[in-house]
Amino acid sequence: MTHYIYLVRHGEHQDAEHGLADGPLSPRGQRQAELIADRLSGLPLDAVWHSPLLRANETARAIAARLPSVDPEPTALLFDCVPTGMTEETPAAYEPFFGSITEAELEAGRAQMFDAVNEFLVRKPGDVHEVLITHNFVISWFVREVLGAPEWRWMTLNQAHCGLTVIAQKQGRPWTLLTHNDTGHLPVELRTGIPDTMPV
Ligand SMILES: O=C(O)[C@@H](CO)OP(=O)(O)O
Repeated sequence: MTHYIYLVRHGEHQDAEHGLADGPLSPRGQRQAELIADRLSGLPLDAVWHSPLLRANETARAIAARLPSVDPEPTALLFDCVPTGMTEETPAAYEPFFGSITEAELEAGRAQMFDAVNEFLVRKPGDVHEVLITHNFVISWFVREVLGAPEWRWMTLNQAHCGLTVIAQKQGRPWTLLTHNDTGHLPVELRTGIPDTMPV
């Protein structure tokens, strides 16, 4: 009996390159969403949850359009957020990132991630397959949590648009990371959203 959580970053949104915070999916984002839908199509999905922001909502709709048995539901627990601020352990190189982020945003992010972990990283009876369509930092936080890594380590993780990260828990065992940012379903030209260029 295993509880699987499939963490999917939303597809690329229009004008992302121009710094707009949210928006409808770009044509590339639509295609990414269709391809992750195909990748997930063989699974007996129990639930699909998504961030309420438009880019995640549209990704969920694109998945539902291809998987008619799926009925995605929004949850504010998957909203985009910044999970923590600078801690004593955070390398100084990350300090500039926090320049424009307020204390209130950091407090809200921490509270949201605490609630999200308590909501989703709990054992449910039987085999469970859940999809969470959310944002880069939220996925980073879940992966960090599963690995038991220091708080600041979420900053060292990135996921591509519609990349697939899978975590799982077998009855009586800890959560494990099965795969991180798997982009095998995406052709090279659709592997967007990662700050560093992959050398291979
Ligand atoms: O703004 C970003 O870089 C990330 C942060 O989580 O968000 P998104 O996945 O929505 O692009």
